[in-house]
Amino acid sequence: MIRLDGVGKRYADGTVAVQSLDLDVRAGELVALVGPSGCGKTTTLKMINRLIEPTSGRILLDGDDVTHADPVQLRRRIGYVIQQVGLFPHKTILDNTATVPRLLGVDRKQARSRAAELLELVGLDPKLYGNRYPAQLSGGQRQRVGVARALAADPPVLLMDEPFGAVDPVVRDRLQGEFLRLQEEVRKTIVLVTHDLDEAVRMADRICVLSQGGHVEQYDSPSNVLGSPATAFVAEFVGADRGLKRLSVTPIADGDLEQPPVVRSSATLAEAADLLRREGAAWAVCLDDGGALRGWIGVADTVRGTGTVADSCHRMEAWVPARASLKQAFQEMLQYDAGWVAVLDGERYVGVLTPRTLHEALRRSVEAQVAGVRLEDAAVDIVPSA
Ligand SMILES: Nc1ncnc2c1ncn2[C@@H]1O[C@H](COP(=O)(O)OP(=O)(O)OP(=O)(O)O)[C@@H](O)[C@H]1O
Repeated sequence: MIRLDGVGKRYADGTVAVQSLDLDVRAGELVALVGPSGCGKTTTLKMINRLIEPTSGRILLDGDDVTHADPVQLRRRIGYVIQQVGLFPHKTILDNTATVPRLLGVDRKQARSRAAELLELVGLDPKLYGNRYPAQLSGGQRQRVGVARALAADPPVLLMDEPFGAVDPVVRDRLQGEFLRLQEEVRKTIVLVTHDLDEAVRMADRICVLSQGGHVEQYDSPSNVLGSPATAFVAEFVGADRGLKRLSVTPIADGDLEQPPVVRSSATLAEAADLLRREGAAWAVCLDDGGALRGWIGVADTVRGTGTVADSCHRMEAWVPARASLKQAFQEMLQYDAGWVAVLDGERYVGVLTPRTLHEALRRSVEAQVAGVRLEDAAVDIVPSA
């Protein structure tokens, strides 16, 4: 979709920001450019939409050589999201979002109705926020308007320069999550520049690690960049805590799940007590007849009365979808101070993760990388629980 072919930039003062960069970004892929300050990330990004003119090489967009195309035309095919969102302060949020379609000749009514749709898509109720001015929004909300505005012309390509850099870590985390969900829907081809390796690991399909002069040190999946750094430079750049970072790229595997006893919410408390005694367990998972999670019930709850499990079970706050990463599971566990996290496939309950199984899963993931085997085939010694 995007191809940089020996692209270079020498600034007027002689600084060679990017020597000669080859880079392929596939359609629908999210690629993160990371590297130390001054390595040429922003220059590279801006050469793609020709905000900076390359001094050598070729840029291809969907097979077209756009190195010398009209930059204004080119930018209509490429959305651009920057850290300082750059909204017009005197225009409402709706009009800000409708700006590009208006420039493209869409009539005002249609452009505004499209803008409202987009605001909805990025999680801002247009009725509530559409008529406000940028100064009346929080930093995170402005950032979402920036994303909506970049999507307004429905460009196949999005360039994002530190898009979530200006907001605090909690908001950033939420925006990243929302953006990923949005990307599943819109499937744009995205190049993201970030200082934040965690952000790159979480968001990107592939990470391109650059060193001075836009030299590619490694261009690979987040998991490989963390697990098998291609060069000493990458190893140093990703740092010693890469074991921890791996958490966010390691999916939950079926083999990681524990299967505590399960009771139906329609069962009586006596039946639940019986089951817990038979299994020698302290608690059981409660499911409704369709297999959806209702909560959990402990031994103490079962001796308290004569009702059904449904009346006495506790809500289970900590849960993650089956496609979540180990990091999300850990976060959930910490947030709710829970000893276990339920794993759900859609509505269906599939098992639980405990601190012990999470630890094993992480070790298995590290071993698999070291031994170069598939995750399921990695052998680890497992310390029995106390
Ligand atoms: N207009 C310019 N004129 C001269 N040199 C420039 C210009 N813009 C950038 N540079 C230089 O080009 C190199 C690459 O800059 P660039 O902004 O692409 O780096 P970066 O990796 O995005 O850095 P950062 O992470 O700090 O934002 C730097 O050495 C920078 O000083």
